Amino acid sequence: MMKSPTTDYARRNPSSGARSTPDRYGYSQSSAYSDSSTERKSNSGRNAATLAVRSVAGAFIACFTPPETEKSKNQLDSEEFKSSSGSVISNASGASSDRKRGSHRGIYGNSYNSTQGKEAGSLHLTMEEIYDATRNFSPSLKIGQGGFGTVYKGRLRDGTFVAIKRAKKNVYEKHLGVEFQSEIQTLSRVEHLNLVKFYGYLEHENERIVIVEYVPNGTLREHLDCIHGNSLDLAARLDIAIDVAHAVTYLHMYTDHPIIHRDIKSSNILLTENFRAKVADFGFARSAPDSDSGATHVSTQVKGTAGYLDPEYLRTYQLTEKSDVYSFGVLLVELVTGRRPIEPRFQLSERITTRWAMKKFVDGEAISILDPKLQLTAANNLALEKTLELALQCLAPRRQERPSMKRCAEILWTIRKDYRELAASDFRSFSSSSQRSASIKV
Ligand SMILES: Nc1ncnc2c1ncn2[C@@H]1O[C@H](COP(=O)(O)OP(=O)(O)OP(=O)(O)O)[C@@H](O)[C@H]1O
Repeated sequence: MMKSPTTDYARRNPSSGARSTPDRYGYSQSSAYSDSSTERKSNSGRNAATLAVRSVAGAFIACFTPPETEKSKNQLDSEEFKSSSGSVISNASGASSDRKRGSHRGIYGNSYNSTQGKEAGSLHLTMEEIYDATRNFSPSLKIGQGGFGTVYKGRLRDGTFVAIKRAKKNVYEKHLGVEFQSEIQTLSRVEHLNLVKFYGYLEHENERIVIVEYVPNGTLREHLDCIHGNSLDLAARLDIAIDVAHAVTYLHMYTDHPIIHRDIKSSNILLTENFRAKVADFGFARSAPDSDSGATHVSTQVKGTAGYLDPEYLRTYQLTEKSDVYSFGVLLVELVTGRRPIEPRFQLSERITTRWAMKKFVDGEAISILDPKLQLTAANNLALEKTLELALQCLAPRRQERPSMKRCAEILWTIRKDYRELAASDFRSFSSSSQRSASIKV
């Protein structure tokens, strides 16, 4: 979605998303989420458990980050990063529209959205249809407000739900027009399961409208803040991190010209009913440097969001894909700590979350920064430490030292695999100990 460039990197508090509960629009939506794994423990219990869990986790941390092998490299050239619809939209070599395989809709699909068959940019609506879909831009259908304009939930005549973004009408702000064109051009070139799908746009007199896939379950930031109820467990957080890594890898590697998102942040990650992630907001996206011509970066005015901005980009104005990797590192820290990148309410040493978290990690105290909404289990703590290790690499001050986004995805796959194995054994030992105590009681 788009935003005003005037906001640049001194941006407003990302928590301010004025998102409404889907059901209040009178449209039927289900958002069944129940998570029993978010039971919170007291701080004292936590400290006592810290040592024990660290020693369990420590045994696994030795296998931390797997080396980048040829095999793993090739694995990532697999279907995961290609178009969600089974079509290879385009790849680095420009091949396109190769419809080969079934979709992954199982985990992402929803019954109410028939736009899923629609091609990116294929929806051509009239202004009258837009008025119909939004009941004349009814305030009751407003789902958010961004720098660029207002977002409405709309229902098309065929029953499809969409998100309709209406640009602010400040004709003097020429840069809004530039943002609009930038987003349109970017959106129409991409299609991936983990990117919010673009359906179409409309320019009519002084109206500029973008129609995109409606993603029903709020933003990641809202979920980390528990605005919608229960907190996300660590398994869900790892899935989300992997979804984002897939989406950004696709932007960096599988589009005609690599695209740098430039605004990866938790409030730009929308969640489906099944808690899978879709990356939104292409208002700042830029084409990456053309590596065939030997260019290594694009020089550009700094844009993005405070707390997520690559310090090297800030210093040099030189933008590369690694700026997205840096922001992704911030996002990883946010996922495991639950904190926002900047936390003015905390004491000075804790205000910049990445600085605080990385120091704790390097000092061997990672466990103390786990989001208090997450349980202290061996699996959670293993994933915490491994994720922080990856974050540390992503946050390297020099971009050459940061991994590629593709590499981030590979590492996260391994983290998720190890996490699942350990979680299963946690569960087995928990059930056998509860059986033992049950038989003692008898
Ligand atoms: N496709 C969508 N599906 C569902 N809700 C959406 C969609 N796009 C946006 N929203 C909602 O509207 C809000 C505003 O989105 P928008 O992208 O315009 O602004 P923002 O990203 O919050 O702000 P900015 O981009 O200016 O930083 C989002 O936080 C989200 O709650």
